[in-house]
Amino acid sequence: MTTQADPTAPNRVLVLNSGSSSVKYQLLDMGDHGRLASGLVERIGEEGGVADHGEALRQVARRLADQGVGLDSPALAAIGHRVVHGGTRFTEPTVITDEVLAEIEKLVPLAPLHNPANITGIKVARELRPDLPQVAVFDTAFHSTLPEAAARYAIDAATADRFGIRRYGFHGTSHAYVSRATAELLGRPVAEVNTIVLHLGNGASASAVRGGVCVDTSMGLTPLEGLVMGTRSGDIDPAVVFHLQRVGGMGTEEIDTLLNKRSGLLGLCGANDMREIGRRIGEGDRDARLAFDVYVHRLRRYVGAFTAVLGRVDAIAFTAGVGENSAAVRAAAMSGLEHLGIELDPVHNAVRASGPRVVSTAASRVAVAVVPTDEELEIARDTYALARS
Ligand SMILES: Nc1ncnc2c1ncn2[C@@H]1O[C@H](COP(=O)(O)OP(=O)(O)O)[C@@H](O)[C@H]1O
Ligand SMILES: CC(=O)OP(=O)(O)O
Ligand SMILES: [Mg+2]
Repeated sequence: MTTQADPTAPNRVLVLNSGSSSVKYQLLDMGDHGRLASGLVERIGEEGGVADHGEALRQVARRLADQGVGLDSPALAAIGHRVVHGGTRFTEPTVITDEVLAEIEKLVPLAPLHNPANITGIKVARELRPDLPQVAVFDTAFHSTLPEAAARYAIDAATADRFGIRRYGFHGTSHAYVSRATAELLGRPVAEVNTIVLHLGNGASASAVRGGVCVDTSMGLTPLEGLVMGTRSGDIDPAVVFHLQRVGGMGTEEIDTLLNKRSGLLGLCGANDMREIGRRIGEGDRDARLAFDVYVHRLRRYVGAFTAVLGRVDAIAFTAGVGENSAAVRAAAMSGLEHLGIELDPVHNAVRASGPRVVSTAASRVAVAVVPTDEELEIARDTYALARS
């Protein structure tokens, strides 16, 4: 028997993505996936910005009320929260109870830049609407399918088990959404498509997805491993840390900050925005050129590695701020890979458009695509499904 959907039932979902210094929000109508409101509160804890995440969320609540879609609306069905680290416990979207919140708090040491902000978001939202289901959607969940061979680090097993040291992977909602959207773009069932997803935002990660199931990813225990990012180093020899301690006299916190906030593109050339780097390369700036080259070299390495992991690659999908907008990064990352069946079409690649699109030649064995991510929609869908079940 099928039941008719009740048109008066609450069908809106508010999605909160609390980052280390910003809160992004979207209010979605789950009937037609229409965006009723969206925005960003930035510079949290910085001079001239709002004081803290609590204040940022109260500002979000005021903005929504001003737009006539306040948090007190009976149309609101649930609030969905991006939670970056779910450890080994959370491999599915989860309704937040006191016990769940306590478990998320225990995971703070594994994601000190991200989980505390997520937790504040949850607490304030629960205060504002204690009657609503609040759902946590984890960045790590999509990667819980990693085979042990990909998930384990080759370190002393007892130590690894004792401290939860393994590769968890992040940006999972984006990798999940984009791998499905890529199959759709190619007009094929996701179960038949092998995709390398390159999520290149401020944080950046690559994943290898076989038939909709993630089999490898570039981020590890924390979102520091893997690709070169806006301010994070990505892969380094771990002995760099010991060297900085022994020879450089640096402390743990100092090195943590160095690798997470003062490295990557910013560390190499003083800018973390790919638009500025592009401009400076145009002016002949050599540091910007080097930063770009290191970024692209790492990207190509992962494309090669994940090609080996997947065996057959049907598609490479570029997504997030850099992936969706930088034709120069896409061109450099894909150049010289003809022997892997990868052939970018320079004309298609240069077109500026907003929707999903193929940018490889008709002859390319691997389809190269630009597929805009939508982490908020993915979180809203997961949240709504759980709130109604
Ligand atoms: N037109 C553009 N050309 C090149 N890079 C861009 C463009 N627009 C945005 N970006 C890059 O995207 C980055 C932000 O990506 P985004 O996915 O929004 O990041 P996050 O969600 O991690 O904050 C910026 O730092 C910038 O480097
Ligand atoms: C996990 C992670 O790196 O997230 P973001 O890109 O939002 O910093
Ligand atoms: Mg992002």
